[in-house]
Amino acid sequence: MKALPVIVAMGGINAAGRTSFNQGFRRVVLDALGQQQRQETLLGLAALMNLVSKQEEQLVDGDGNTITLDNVESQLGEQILSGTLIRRIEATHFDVDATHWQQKLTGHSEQAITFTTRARQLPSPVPSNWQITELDKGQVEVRINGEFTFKHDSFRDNPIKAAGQLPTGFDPSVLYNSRYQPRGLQATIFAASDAIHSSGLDWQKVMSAVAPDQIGTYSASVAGQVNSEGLGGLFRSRLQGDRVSTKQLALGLNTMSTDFINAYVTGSVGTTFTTSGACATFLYNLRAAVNDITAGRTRVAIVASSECAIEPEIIEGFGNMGALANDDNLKKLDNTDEVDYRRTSRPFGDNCGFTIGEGAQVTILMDDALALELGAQIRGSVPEVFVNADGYKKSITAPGPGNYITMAKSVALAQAMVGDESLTQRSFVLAHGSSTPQNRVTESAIYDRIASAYGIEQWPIVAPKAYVGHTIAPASGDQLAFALGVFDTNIMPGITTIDKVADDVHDDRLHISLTHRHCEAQDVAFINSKGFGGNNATAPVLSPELTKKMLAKRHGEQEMSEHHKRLQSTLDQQQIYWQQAQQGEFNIIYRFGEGLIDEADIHFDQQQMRIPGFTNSVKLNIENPFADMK
Ligand SMILES: CC(=O)SCCNC(=O)CCNC(=O)[C@H](O)C(C)(C)COP(=O)(O)OP(=O)(O)OC[C@H]1O[C@@H](n2cnc3c(N)ncnc32)[C@H](O)[C@@H]1OP(=O)(O)O
Repeated sequence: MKALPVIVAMGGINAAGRTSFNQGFRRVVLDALGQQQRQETLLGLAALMNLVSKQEEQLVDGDGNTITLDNVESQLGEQILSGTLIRRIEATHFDVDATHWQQKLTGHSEQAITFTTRARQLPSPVPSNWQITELDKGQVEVRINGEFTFKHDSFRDNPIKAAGQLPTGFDPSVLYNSRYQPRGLQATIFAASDAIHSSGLDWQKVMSAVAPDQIGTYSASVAGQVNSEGLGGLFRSRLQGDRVSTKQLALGLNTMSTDFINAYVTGSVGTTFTTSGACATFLYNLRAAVNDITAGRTRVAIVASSECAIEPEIIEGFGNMGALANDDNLKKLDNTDEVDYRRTSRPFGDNCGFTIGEGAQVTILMDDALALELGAQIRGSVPEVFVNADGYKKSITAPGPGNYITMAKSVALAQAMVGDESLTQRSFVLAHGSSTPQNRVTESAIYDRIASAYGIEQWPIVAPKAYVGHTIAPASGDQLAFALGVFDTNIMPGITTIDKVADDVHDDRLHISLTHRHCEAQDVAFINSKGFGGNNATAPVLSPELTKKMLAKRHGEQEMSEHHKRLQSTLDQQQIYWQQAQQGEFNIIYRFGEGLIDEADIHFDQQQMRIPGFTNSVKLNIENPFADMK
């Protein structure tokens, strides 16, 4: 019997806010929410954005006014809305009007140029046309004749000025002792804590329920940590006259989000896994987890991805290849001199490139039996993740045919599992929807042709990148968070950043709505992702209700009702965290140097290995899987 990978929690952070309790999703569909949910969403965001603080059991704003559900919208609504989703890049990242670089200046002087400096600042070797005269106190006089080259600080008007930044005022670095850590890792720590707390499960109990090697962490970044604390600083340091620190290399690696979760959040000694597949990276890691769970190797999987790469170099790289929406092209599209920085990402509309975002997403999965045993909340299930390449390519960045295979196989599997009616009436697509002209044509063609082949008439297409931008590694995590939001609220987000669907989009059988709308309960979501190089991935995600029906078939009504009883305390714990998070108390889990394993205390024989701090042992009585060949 194959174990079913069940989603029991999801946490994270992106431009829309916190992932837990669908906060980010609700921010996006705010207009479609009822009054109470809208107010709760705004209050939670105000706390996240440090617009309110707790004073004597009350929330107050910067001026000391008490902020409650009733007045949060009138007092802070505008600030919250303008500080979330895609917007003009804020100075905390870099100055888009004066982006720093080094201008190279080559000159020739007929007369000698003379200046004094400290001897230890002289380049080595000293250029042959520099004459050096030693002065006292470590000073020297330099005399240059003829050719010289200088690199000087210079500033340029950046053609790309928008990004899906974490909410204004939210700073993961101040939530725990995050010194010298790149922003992507700080966001990972926040996201993992958010996922664990919002699960409502006692993490120690989860760890004690399985063998130490049955827990797996699967996570990655694509570019690695490119901020100055990571690879960005590592590569820039010497060129800018600075030195490389002891931390930049290690903290810069693209495996580090996985490593930080193991080392500082869960303390896991189980499977540790990192794979990257360009913009499909989250799904690649999810696939590894799903494969391990269905094979029985892993019982608890933490699947994550993070990327905080709103850096001038990354933007210039994507920008110069023509992949990002820039000011000139947006002005041309809108026939205006003013760029609307809230509407730079326009999936399936008339667009001119994507908008970069930042974020971290973490989901926790368990096998079906364990999810029931622990009274976990069943938030959906992922039976399979399909990954296919494009075959021979010309342009390495262009989309390709592999995505036909991943989408078609996902739809075929869903049809086999849930039947035609669910598939044709109650399934929807979380599109990659990058907002490039090539993407809108090619991705819509895939959906339209598959809809036609499977008799789907009006397939809802949702495109999260319209709101949070393209977060690269965690992008398909953003899509999964949206899927869970749709399952929980029965609200289908529209694409409100476009005026109309572009003429070249193939949408005969698609429903690309320009507004958010209420919908009937959905059964299946398809998370689709494609990346440079031919990295295509699609995951069918089954709804919580459908998953519970399947679990009841396998485990029986009795076990389901036992689970229901156990679930109550899980929901109570979730509520406690929700209340805390609503007030900006995130209880970040960061166990630096805590619970270290003394290797001398590891005991084992031929049957099992006992690791200090773990209830269960690692089994060593491994059977020969190739016995037939012995
Ligand atoms: C970011 C994502 O989400 S990707 C997944 C979704 N897909 C999309 O949204 C589509 C994204 N891709 C695109 O829109 C386009 O491929 C663009 C705009 C990025 C680039 O378009 P083009 O310029 O037509 O593509 P192309 O890749 O051929 O050219 C870019 C450069 O790379 C070079 N290049 C491409 N492949 C190779 C290769 N194998 N070896 C060497 N150079 C290569 C090209 O020669 C060209 O160089 P040049 O500018 O010096 O002539």
